[in-house]
Amino acid sequence: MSGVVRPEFIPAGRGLTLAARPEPLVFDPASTALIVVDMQNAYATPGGYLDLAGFDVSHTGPVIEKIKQSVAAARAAGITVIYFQNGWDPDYVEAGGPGSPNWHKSNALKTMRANPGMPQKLLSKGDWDFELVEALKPEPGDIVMHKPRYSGFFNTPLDSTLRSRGIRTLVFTGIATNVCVESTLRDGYFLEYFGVLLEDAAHQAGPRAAHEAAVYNVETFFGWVSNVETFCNALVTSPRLETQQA
Ligand SMILES: C/C(=C/NC(N)=O)C(=O)O
Repeated sequence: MSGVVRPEFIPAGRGLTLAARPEPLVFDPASTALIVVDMQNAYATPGGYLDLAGFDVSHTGPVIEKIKQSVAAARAAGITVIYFQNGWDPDYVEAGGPGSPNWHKSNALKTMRANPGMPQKLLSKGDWDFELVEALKPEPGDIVMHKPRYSGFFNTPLDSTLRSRGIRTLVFTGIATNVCVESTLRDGYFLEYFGVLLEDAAHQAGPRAAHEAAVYNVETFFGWVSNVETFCNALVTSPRLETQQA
């Protein structure tokens, strides 16, 4: 195993070690956020957008449970929890018109155009499809952010919110591993955030190979990969660096 990565911004004597691939990563709960990407009915519930667009959502249950565990552990450790909700205003102005690639590529918009008989409400603010799944409701102190495109950094207050809190490490969960999760983690990398993907708390849109490819990309190029049990254990049992150094 390669050596432990210890980001320079973590003050001496602080930090927990997270077992991860390609190497362990030191993180400090005070400068870490847990990002829950788009755990909406649209992406995780039968009858929601992905399901209606022909993507398989039949295995999202265990992922919801894993996210629930990671959120509980993060909250208990004082880690900031940020929930994203993807979508647009009911008139779809934020989605962009034919001059936007989003209008042409969004499978939600394409599904509605192809099925004029279906309620034209996919990913629409205020509708059931847009709502977070029942099992993952934010609690006081959690942050909820709307985003209009795949990346959580685009046209949102994410960067300023993180900077104002001194947060530099982002732990990612949610759907879809290969779309919004990977997009946000990648943009975070370019903005100097350390990104960690909890691989069992994320689910793909498309074939399983899409999830695996995203995990490969994160592990090899953009960040670190761990899992929920390891993350939760690190928060309660990881020896503090000061103890290790003593
Ligand atoms: C396919 C898709 C993914 N979104 C996401 N949350 O990763 C979409 O929004 O159309």
